[in-house]
Amino acid sequence: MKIVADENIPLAEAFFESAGEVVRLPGRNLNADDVHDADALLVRSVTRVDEALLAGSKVKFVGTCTIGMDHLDQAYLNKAGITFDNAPGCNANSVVEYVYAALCRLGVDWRNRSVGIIGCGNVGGALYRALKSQGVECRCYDPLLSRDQNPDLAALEEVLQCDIVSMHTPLTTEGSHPSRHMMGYEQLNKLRDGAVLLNCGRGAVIDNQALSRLLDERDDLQVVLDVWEWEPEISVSLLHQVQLASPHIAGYSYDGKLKGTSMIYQAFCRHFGLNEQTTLTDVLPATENNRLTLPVGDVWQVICKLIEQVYDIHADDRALRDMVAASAEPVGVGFDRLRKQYPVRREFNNYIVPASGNPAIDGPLQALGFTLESR
Ligand SMILES: NC(=O)C1=CN([C@@H]2O[C@H](COP(=O)(O)OP(=O)(O)OC[C@H]3O[C@@H](n4cnc5c(N)ncnc54)[C@H](O)[C@@H]3O)[C@@H](O)[C@H]2O)C=CC1
Ligand SMILES: O=C(O)C(=O)[C@H](O)COP(=O)(O)O
Repeated sequence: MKIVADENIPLAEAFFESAGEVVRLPGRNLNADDVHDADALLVRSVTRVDEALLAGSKVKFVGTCTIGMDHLDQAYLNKAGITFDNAPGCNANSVVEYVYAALCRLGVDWRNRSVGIIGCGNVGGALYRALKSQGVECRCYDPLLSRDQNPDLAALEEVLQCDIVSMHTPLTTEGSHPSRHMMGYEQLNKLRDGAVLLNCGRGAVIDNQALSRLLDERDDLQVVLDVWEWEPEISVSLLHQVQLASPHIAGYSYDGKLKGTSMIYQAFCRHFGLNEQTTLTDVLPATENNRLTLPVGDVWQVICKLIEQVYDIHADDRALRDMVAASAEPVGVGFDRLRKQYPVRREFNNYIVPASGNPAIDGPLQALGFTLESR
């Protein structure tokens, strides 16, 4: 069996080699010739999988090692009888940790703010539950959920009145609630004075031109963008207007990426009737330097110092701005390079922190996912 895999899928060989030959290729440039004689295609979000790519090929299974599926032409895949799968929730925790890291970096203590969550599925729902467990007031906009599923559902206008608004919707252009440009100038301008807006879903859910216009007019907002309209060709002027910027890496914890590979391996084995030969625990490495000391300070300082030790979001922001400032390569090339060379980032639960014995400190650290060790 021939398996064509995006070069940025970590450990694809460790999972798939027992089933066939794994051919690695750059996902952004995959073309019909590359996949013509493949039996299975493994992609990430940068490959448009449609008729132009697959017509006339042998491909019978497409797996995307990501949560998002907007790059798959699902209508075509269904029509062509090609099985496809994604990895729901694989990196949800990574995105939640990105949100914490961003808020710490901005000095915004979420514990005494109201938080609006737009899109409350695997990612938004994980953020919602984590915040609620810390006693945070949340309002959620998700027209596809019922109050039984989420008692804090509210109208979009109410959610936009929160101190922090975090966006976690898929990118859709059809259906009853298409998300593309759901945040246009009018909606963005409803954000309250001094609000923090984060987008960790898909870039085009916010009309980036409208956001840029608004930020020309209002200097009270703080904006964090991990995802951008027109990736990888992001707007450099918008980059300069936002407080924190990153090259679509919110979900790039190593744990989340490997979970994505392993979930697609499971789907692949189901499709081809194979027994699984490798599991996530076989390949997930131990975390280096995972014993942390308890920092000195009040609870908020302890939280932010620990988070910064395990995930320095400012380094991601700096790398993107430095790449643009250096002008050594086209922005789109640099954006993809930063993603390809992204350093290993492990999730909070891999780090062991000595318990302080003070529930006011230990409780929040546990809620964030750190592993506490009793004295
Ligand atoms: N920045 C990054 O690295 C990452 C980005 N993502 C993006 O986040 C998206 C969400 O991920 P999950 O929560 O796992 O997906 P999910 O499918 O579990 O949940 C999405 C939620 O959004 C809701 N929704 C759909 N259209 C909406 C609209 N117009 N307004 C409000 N809510 C709407 C759905 O009802 C659903 O509850 C993914 O589709 C992907 O595009 C996911 C992982 C990493
Ligand atoms: O899982 C998703 O959805 C994401 O947004 C991924 O983190 C995107 O990563 P790439 O597939 O673009 O490497």
